[in-house]
Amino acid sequence: MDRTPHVLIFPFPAQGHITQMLKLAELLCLSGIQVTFLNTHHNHRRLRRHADIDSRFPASLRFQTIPDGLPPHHPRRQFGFLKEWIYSVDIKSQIEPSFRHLLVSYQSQNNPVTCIISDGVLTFTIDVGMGLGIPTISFRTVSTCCLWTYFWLPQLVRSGDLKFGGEELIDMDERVSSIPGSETFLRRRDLPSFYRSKEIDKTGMEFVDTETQNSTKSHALILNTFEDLESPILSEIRNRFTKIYTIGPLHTLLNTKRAEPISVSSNGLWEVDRTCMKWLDSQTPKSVIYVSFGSVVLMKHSEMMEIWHGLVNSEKPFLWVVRPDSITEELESSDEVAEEVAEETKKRGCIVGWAPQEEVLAHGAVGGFLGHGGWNSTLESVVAGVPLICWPHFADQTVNSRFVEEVWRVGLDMKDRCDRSTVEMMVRDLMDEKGEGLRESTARMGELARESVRDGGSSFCNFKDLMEDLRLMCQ
Ligand SMILES: O=c1ccn([C@@H]2O[C@H](COP(=O)(O)OP(=O)(O)O[C@H]3O[C@H](CO)[C@@H](O)[C@H](O)[C@H]3O)[C@@H](O)[C@H]2O)c(=O)[nH]1
Ligand SMILES: C[C@H]1CC[C@@H]2C(C(=O)O)=CO[C@@H](O)[C@@H]21
Repeated sequence: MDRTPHVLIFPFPAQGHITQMLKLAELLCLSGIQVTFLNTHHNHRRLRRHADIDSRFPASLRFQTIPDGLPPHHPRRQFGFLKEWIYSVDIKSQIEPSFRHLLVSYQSQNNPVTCIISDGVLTFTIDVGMGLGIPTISFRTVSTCCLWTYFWLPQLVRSGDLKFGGEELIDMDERVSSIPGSETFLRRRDLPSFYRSKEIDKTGMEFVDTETQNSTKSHALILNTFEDLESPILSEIRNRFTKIYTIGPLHTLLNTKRAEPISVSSNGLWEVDRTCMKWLDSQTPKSVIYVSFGSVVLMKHSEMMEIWHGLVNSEKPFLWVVRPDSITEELESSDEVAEEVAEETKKRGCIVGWAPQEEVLAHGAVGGFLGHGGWNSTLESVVAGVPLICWPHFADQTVNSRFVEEVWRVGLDMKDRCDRSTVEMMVRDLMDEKGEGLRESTARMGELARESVRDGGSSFCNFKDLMEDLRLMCQ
């Protein structure tokens, strides 16, 4: 007798990963599949508090939690947490046993997990699943263009072609010409953060290299992208995996299946301040620059002030997300920073701690997005037809920002610069006449994104194939 599909979804416990994989969980439930979403105790508590997960999902979506391996008193600031999980938590000894125990318990309850969909950087799950007869699909939450660099960079380090050291040894504008598909434009400064630092980040490189190589053992790979955006790189990477499902933009695919076009509940770990929506209503169309650097970027107080002066001098109205834990200096309170700028901001700006970003980008008053090149934000901006300025910091952001400007033509790359005159200049370039070409190409790419998730589109069809795959696993 055929079993019913029961899929366990397990994200790397950071906002940018949870965002995508919880959308996939909702999509699978809306398609009639039972899903268990596995989060850490800490992040589950935050989702319950800020993203009303107890009430807004179908009954077939259930939540489970496991410890995150950190001491109870750990502040678990997103960046700190993320770095800890890469540089100090021993996932194999601290996380794997709880994970295996959960799978075994489902088998003993006669509700076995029939497929694991785990984060593409949590590949220990592949062997655990294999040991229990459960196939694993890897979900890599970054762009394909970044993932592809991880297949080439370790060899460049081993051969000595990628040098490390001080300014005298590294030309950050030197082209990295041996990665197929990006030979003509990728520079040292555009590489993922683990590979562009002047000192060798051995732990970080080993982490992404090991996870990337291990993920090729999975039953399939899911990518939150669409064929029209990344087809040149997708055609290169396809022979590394058994099967690749490109089903993005996930938030757009989900909106086609949901009763509500854009959910008023994000999958956020912070409290959403909706007062900014009323402020946007009072602004003229396409006049506002939205500013947000995701969930892990930390900035110095001095950097924040350079951005603030640049925004004020641009004379454009701005909506700025200053996440409560995002300023590195231990000031009396992050409110102290906000007070410093509050007076001037009142005239033409609105500052919140966390915004309903999908709704903000869909608002008619928003004409540009100054961000960090995080993959969710990049896709959300493209779909909304809002051109970007990227000030990247970490992991894939540096690759994404280069593709945003050089390949996709949907924005400007502000990499390695944060002075007030550059910020003012780029905001004016994006929002004024000069930005017309970017607005047109971003609108075109947004339309291609929406076509991909409509009936008959590439992501729509790939999602159907993924559903069929999950059902065949039960026969
Ligand atoms: O005020 C805010 C700010 C952000 N968001 C949402 O939070 C998510 C942020 O995701 P993303 O833009 O990808 O940035 P990060 O949180 O930094 O994501 C991490 O994970 C991503 C996926 O792996 C990577 O691309 C990034 O580099 C990595 O930092 C997006 O869905 C936003 O819509 C809000 O809802 N409100
Ligand atoms: C765990 C962080 C280090 C690399 C991860 C990643 C990737 O998939 O390469 C992207 O964004 C980061 O949040 C992840």
